[in-house]
Order: sequence, then structure tokens, then C-alpha cells
Amino acid sequence: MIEFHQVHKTYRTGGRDVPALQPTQLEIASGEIFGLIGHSGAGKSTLLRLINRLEEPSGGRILVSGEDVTALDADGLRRFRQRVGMIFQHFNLLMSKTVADNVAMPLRLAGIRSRSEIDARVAALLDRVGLKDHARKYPAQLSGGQKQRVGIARALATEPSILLCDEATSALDPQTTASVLQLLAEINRELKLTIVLITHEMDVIRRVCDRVAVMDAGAIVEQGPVTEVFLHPKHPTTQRFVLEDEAMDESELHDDFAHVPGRILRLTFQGDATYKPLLGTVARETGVDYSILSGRIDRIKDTPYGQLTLALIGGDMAAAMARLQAADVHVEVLR
Ligand SMILES: Nc1ncnc2c1ncn2[C@@H]1O[C@H](COP(=O)(O)OP(=O)(O)OP(=O)(O)O)[C@@H](O)[C@H]1O
Repeated sequence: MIEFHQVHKTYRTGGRDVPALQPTQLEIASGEIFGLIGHSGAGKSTLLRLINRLEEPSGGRILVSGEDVTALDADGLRRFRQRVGMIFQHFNLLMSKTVADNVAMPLRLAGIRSRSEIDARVAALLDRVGLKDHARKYPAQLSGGQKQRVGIARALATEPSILLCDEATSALDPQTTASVLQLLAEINRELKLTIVLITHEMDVIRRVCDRVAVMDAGAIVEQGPVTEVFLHPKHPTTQRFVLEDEAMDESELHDDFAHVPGRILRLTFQGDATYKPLLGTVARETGVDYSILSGRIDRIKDTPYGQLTLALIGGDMAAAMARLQAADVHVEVLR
């Protein structure tokens, strides 16, 4: 478990104080994938880099598995950092070293001398990230996605229990992003690794994260399970991220509906409710007719969900709404 107790950070540059993180209380459970989302300058990198003390907090305490990492001396910090891997947006590979040597680097730094042990561990790591035939290549000969896989192998070399991902997919195209996220999810499952990732894309959060914190101006403004935060966003910043992900502008949509008769509802359903033939049944039972104005059926990590905007006309409207709510559908009246 990673715990932040009233942790805050102010940078001092050019005689000026730049507040980057307001006093923050946060708990990240062991084995989960925790996402931090926010716009540029929101404080995501600062929060992430405080976990392995690449940034020193201005105050507060950070505990990892109960150990106060803010109190570690240089030697303790060096050993602690072996338990925390990190990957970066621009990969940070050594361009003059081969793929195998890049992955071997943390092992050498950790004091492992045996050539055969290093070779065996590097081979296993490269196999795990799908790069077993690329060991002798140089980073310049690899695609962006392959470079990030080298970054992941290198980060896993010392068998850490935490992996920090700093915009790890921001430099990648959508297809490569999906395959790197899938690799992170597999590693999380197989190695029971805690992953903390930062991103400015809700899609990344939706695909792999269990829980999310939304950051704005140096503070966490909303946090919770991704299903909850994504389907029922409360803070305006969260609502904007969700709308960006849906690639639709709510106000535009409302203009389109202006001429549609009837009551307009947004239905949100998740899990088993997603695949039930509910709408037809409710329409038959209550005499209500409906037209679907917009909708999306997708997944949040492993949970299927749907969000439909409907116009309801005629019949017993109150009974229809009660029937939907009784079937675990979240009903929001838009008009
Ligand atoms: N080393 C530094 N010195 C001074 N100010 C800094 C430093 N690093 C970050 N800041 C400032 O702290 C605030 C938070 O920055 P941070 O990089 O944590 O945000 P972010 O959400 O990660 O942004 P981005 O997505 O652009 O990386 C910003 O106002 C930034 O300018």
C-alpha cells in the first residue's frame, strides 16, 4: 500500500514559490492499477515522482508498505528504489547500448556480477515483453512501442513491487498504446505488481485502471473506482475528461434534441445489466415508445457498460422509469 499523509510540494525557482501539490491524502492499494489524470500542470508528475522521491516533499509523510520513505537515508533510499520501477514517455533508453545492455543496467547497478545470471534474467525479461529476438539491436532500430517494451523490461529487472508510469503511452499511436496497456495489465495480473500511471487521456484510464484520481491545479478533485468516476463524474474537470473520451459535446447534443418530442433520459448500466433485453420488455409492459438518440456500449477494464440517451413518448412514463431503476439502471432525466 502507498499512503500519502498531507503530502505537499512547492518548487522554488528564481526566488519564486511554485505550489505544485496541495496537501494531499491518498491511498493506493497493493496490486491495483491506479490512474492519475489531469491537464498539463495539474501536478501529476510531481505526485508520481514523490512516490520514489525523485522529488522531495515540502511536507507530509509517504508510507510504502508501512515504511516511511520520507525518512529514508541515502542508503535506504537506494535500496527502496530497487523496489520501484519507472517508465517514461520518451523511454529514456541509453542509445549507445543494446537492448540487452539497457535491460541489464539495473541488475549491474544492484551489484549482480555473474554474467550468466544477468544473461538469463535479461533473456527472461525480454521474452516477457515480447522482444526475445531483439536483444542485440540498438534502441534506434526499434519502433516506439518496442522501445517502451524495453523500458518496461528494464523497469522490471530488479523485481519491483511498484511500477510508476509517467505518460508511458503518450508518444505512441492508438494501436501501439493499446498493446502496451495490455502488456501492463498482464504484468499487473501475473506479478501482482502495483501500477501507478499518469495520463491526460480518459481512454487510458478506462482501459486498464481499477481506480482513478482526477487532478486539477495541484489537488485531487475526485477519486474512486473507474466505473463510478467514469459513469457518474461529479467534478467539472472529470466531466470534461469523460466528454472528451466520448468525443461529443454535450451542449451540441442538447441542441440536436431540441426538436425531439417526449422525455429525454440518459440510462447508464453496467455489468450483467448491459446485455439484458430490458428496453423492449419495459416498452411492452408500460406502453412507452422510445427512440435512441445516442449511445455507447463499451468496457471499463473488464466491466461491460452502456450509456444510452433515449426519448420516451406516451404510455406510463412513471412505471417505465421505475421499472428501469428496479433493474439496476441509473436513470437521469435530461429534459
Ligand atoms: N522542477 C520544477 N521547478 C519549478 N516548477 C515546477 C517544476 N516541476 C514542475 N513545476 C511546476 O509545478 C506544477 C505542476 O507540474 P507537474 O509537472 O507536476 O504537472 P503535470 O500535471 O505532470 O503536467 P504535465 O502533464 O505537463 O507533465 C506546474 O505549475 C509546473 O510548472
